[in-house]
Amino acid sequence: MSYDALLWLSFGGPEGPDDVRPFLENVTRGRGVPPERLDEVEQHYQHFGGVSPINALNRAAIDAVRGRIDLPVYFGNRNWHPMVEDTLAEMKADGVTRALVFPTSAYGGYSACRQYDEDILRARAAVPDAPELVKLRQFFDHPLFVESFADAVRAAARDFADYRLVFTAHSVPVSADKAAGPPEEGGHRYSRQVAEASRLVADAVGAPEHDVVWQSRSGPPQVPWLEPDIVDHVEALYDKGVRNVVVCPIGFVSDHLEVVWDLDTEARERAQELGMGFARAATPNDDPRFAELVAELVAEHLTGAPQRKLSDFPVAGCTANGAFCAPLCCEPAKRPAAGTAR
Ligand SMILES: CC1=C(CCC(=O)O)c2cc3nc(cc4[nH]c(cc5[nH]c(cc1n2)c(C)c5CCC(=O)O)c(CCC(=O)O)c4C)C(CCC(=O)O)=C3C
Ligand SMILES: [Fe+2]
Repeated sequence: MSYDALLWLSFGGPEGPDDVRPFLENVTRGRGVPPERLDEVEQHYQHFGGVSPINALNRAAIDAVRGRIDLPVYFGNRNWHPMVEDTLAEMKADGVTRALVFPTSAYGGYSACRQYDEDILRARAAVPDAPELVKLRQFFDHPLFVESFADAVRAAARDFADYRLVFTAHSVPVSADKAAGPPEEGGHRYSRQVAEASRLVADAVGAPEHDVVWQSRSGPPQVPWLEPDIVDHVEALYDKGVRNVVVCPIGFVSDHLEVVWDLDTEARERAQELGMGFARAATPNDDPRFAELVAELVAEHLTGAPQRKLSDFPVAGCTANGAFCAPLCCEPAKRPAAGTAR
């Protein structure tokens, strides 16, 4: 098979104060997120002038990839401009017939993998005679991903003689995590892959102990999400006598708003109030190894080279035109209909 482009598919974020509310409405449409939560999150964005760093970070990462592969690279998002539908229309107009897709998430699960397939389905439905789109695989245990985080942890920890290493990823509803992966596997693919990536990074830096916790919980309060939350965990560590914390946002590939608000603002402030040392490891972002990783995933796909991976964990995500990884892999969590008594 030959391909004539790479589509960089990401989450998207607002780039000015007036973008914030419509962006949040796109993210949460039909998802049962209470308006109070939206008001709160809107304030996080407005605190930074309504600008999320995510789009600029994606553009910089794309520039770094452009020098490393022979395909033109296009940029499209799920929730904000450039919207993936518009990008796909532009690709079609440029004569692209078949493209690889790099989703900016390393993991399986509904929000981290399946939802990008849904974006592909939606975009192709919006463009007549749409190009074929083949999504690249998950990469949570790729050596370049692990090494990049390991170096970032070492750099963040350089001022601490002793510290506790804490990994974070975006929380999801417990029911969605349970449904993550092919049904016969028993679920939890997202949280298990997050735990495995964390273990690999902790091993690489030689951390004697580490924790995996969650951040950025959304949804109505009565619905259970993965816990504990990072801020609560910082307090629990303090109570156990831990005095320095290094937080590694293993669940993300860039320092976007959920990272700069929930970690660099909220968790850091709580740690400082308690008199704890706090440092946050960088995400792969502008590490050249991240661009190298994307180029390697493209080359692996084109040549059929063996997958470079550090664990025996199942890796999926590579499907054509928005197909499931396996039948019914990572179905969304069943949400109670609005107004239903529970
Ligand atoms: C697993 C996962 C990832 C990692 C995989 C990946 O990277 O794709 C991720 C990434 C991100 N999440 C982001 C932002 C938001 N996520 C929200 C809401 C939600 N995220 C969820 C899950 C995830 N999210 C879920 C289950 C919800 C509830 C609504 C629903 O059921 O879908 C909301 C709504 C408001 C709120 O927080 O309540 C916002 C604003 C940004 C961009 C930040 C920026 O602008 O810089 C990024 C990269
Ligand atoms: Fe999947």
